[in-house]
Amino acid sequence: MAHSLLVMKFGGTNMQGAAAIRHSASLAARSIREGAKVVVVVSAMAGVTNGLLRLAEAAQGGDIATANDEIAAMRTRHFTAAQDLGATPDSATVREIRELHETLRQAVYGVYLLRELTPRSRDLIVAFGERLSAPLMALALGGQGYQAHHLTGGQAGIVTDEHFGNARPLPGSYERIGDRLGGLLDAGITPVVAGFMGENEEGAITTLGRGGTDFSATIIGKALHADEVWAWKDVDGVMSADPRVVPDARNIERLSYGEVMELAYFGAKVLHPLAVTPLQESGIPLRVKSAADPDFPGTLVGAEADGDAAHPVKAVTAIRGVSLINVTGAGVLGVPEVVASLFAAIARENITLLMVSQSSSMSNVSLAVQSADARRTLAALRGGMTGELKVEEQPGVAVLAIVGAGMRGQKGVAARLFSALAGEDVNILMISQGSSELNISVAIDAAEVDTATRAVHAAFGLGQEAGATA
Ligand SMILES: Nc1ncnc2c1ncn2[C@@H]1O[C@H](COP(=O)(O)OP(=O)(O)O)[C@@H](O)[C@H]1O
Ligand SMILES: N[C@@H](CC(=O)OP(=O)(O)O)C(=O)O
Repeated sequence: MAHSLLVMKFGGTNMQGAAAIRHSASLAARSIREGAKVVVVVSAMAGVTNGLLRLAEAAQGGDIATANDEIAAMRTRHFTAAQDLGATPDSATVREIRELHETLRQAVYGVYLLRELTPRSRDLIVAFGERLSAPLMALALGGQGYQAHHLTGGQAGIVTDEHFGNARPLPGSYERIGDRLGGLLDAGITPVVAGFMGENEEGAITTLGRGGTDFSATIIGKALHADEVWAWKDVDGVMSADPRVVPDARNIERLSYGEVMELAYFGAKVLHPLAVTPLQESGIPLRVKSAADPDFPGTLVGAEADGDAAHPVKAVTAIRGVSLINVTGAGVLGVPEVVASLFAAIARENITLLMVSQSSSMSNVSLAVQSADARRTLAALRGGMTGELKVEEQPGVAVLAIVGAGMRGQKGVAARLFSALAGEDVNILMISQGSSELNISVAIDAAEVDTATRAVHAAFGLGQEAGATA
């Protein structure tokens, strides 16, 4: 079916160098040739976001030499890509890359002088990755004969709240994006938007959380009432497990928005957990497609929750780097106010709880959090609570989850999960099932997570061979 408007997202792997960018541009060009208007949304070149975070930390720690070395290596990468895409040394693209790198260097020097890296300054620095790759994509499209114009997230109209590092679009964004990008599209120009970023109402750059370019694309898709949003990846689509862990993981043809959110929340790195939220109301489909095999249909994400009783589980995922926070205190925890103060302290710190469990004697509450949040959680609980409570961290944990709408109301799914784990001698530390019945999650020892994932994947018949005969 011919589409009239598509939003296409290209991730870090699809932007990693001139050849990948040229190929990505050709994928957008294909649809433009078929008559679609296309908005392109790009991530930073692979590895650049992590590099920026590293160099910002180095500058804060007083190591400006390391920070400058990283900037220099990145600069070479951007210049080489521009040159390979045909930019001459005095071209507008090369000038812009030079200016952006100079501003980046100054921002990093500021962090070094102040020895202070605030969430706001970190966002300014980390967003340079996308600001630097957008001109390269516009150049590649130009090289293939298409007029393109690149914009930052803010210039494209994405205005967010003040949550630096994890910002959310404000409702006014949608109309603004429609105006700004609609004008370009009407003039036959392909907008290339730097993903992952927006700006607050004062114009300071904010970022949408790691993997946020997926989210940028769906925000734009909603604003423009796109026919579909396509997220091009280095995998066939959303798979039944992380293919790096489970070699026979299989592409999932259809997923509901709810299933994708559960998958992303429980660690499937393939999409940002909030990516589908802008599409839910309008029902705009999201396709996850393979850049290496563009004719393969990939995964279609839409409103329909096609619960399949024969295949109740669609995927198995895992979150690594988890800590359990155990709160004990005989007699004290049973008091409702104490439990309430515990959650209030967590909420004040804006800490994401992955799992919660309370013993029936009410003398123990266990919380699963990302280990990166453990120190803050301990401090919040110790500071915000009264009574004789002991709060301890148990690091080295992972959360494994099975996801699928078909498990709703199905008996025996949990039993199958537990026997698969028992078969590998995996000890379960904590169990939880969401009320939506879209997932069951268990906390286990992190050292066993890969073995456990493979065993669970096999137990539910999710592998390629099983899929072919199912
Ligand atoms: N269930 C899954 N399905 C597909 N990919 C997954 C899954 N879980 C983890 N991944 C990993 O996610 C990667 C793709 O996500 P990401 O690198 O963020 O994409 P991009 O940067 O191309 O947008 C894959 O290379 C794969 O290793
Ligand atoms: N570059 C950002 C945003 C992003 O979405 O990247 P990718 O599409 O490569 O996962 C990050 O690494 O978080």
